[in-house]
Amino acid sequence: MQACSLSATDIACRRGDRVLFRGVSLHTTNGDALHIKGANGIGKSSLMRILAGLLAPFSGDVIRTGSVGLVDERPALDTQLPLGKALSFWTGLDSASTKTAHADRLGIAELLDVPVRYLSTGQKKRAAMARLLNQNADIWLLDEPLNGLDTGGVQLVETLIAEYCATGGIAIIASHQPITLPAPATLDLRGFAA
Ligand SMILES: Nc1ncnc2c1ncn2[C@@H]1O[C@H](COP(=O)(O)OP(=O)(O)OP(=O)(O)O)[C@@H](O)[C@H]1O
Repeated sequence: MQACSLSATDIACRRGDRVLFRGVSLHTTNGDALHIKGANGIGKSSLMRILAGLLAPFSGDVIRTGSVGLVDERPALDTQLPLGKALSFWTGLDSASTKTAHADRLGIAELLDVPVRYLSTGQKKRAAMARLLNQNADIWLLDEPLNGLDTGGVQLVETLIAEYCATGGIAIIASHQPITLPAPATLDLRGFAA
């Protein structure tokens, strides 16, 4: 994998008329895993969207080197299409091929003919992870990636993150649940609440 990094300096986040946090800085580079922690509503998803470039910080700077793959509660798969077609939609846009091996690995190979709208919460999360693997992004931003997953699914996601970091990928995970990561660093947003 190419050299990649994601740095944020002195980030403050405002939603509506409320400043959620101030003074958040982080630096990640090839192979790093960072767990962003904090209670419901503290601003984890907002920070992830700032890191992804989807939300402007109230103040501070984000510098990214490398492509980003974001997984959040919206799997970005057409709910009207069968799962296989919904995943294939991204093939051209991601400049990647949809690998059935990823569907096998994520345990969704039997579901490729099933419309996305009929998938369970955990199945949708597995599908979102399959799309992420197809994407070949340098940086993974995973917002609550364990929500809805059974025990096997949790272990699988932990393994995928470990494998990804071992190949030089950067994984930043926002989760209020415990997650086992390779040589993890932690950022607890409680220390930055405004
Ligand atoms: N578009 C918006 N306008 C105003 N307030 C918002 C907006 N989006 C989110 N918020 C508020 O910002 C706060 C932080 O939300 P956010 O989703 O970032 O928290 P979180 O830590 O990810 O929470 P959870 O653990 O429940 O997912 C919440 O109080 C939420 O209501």
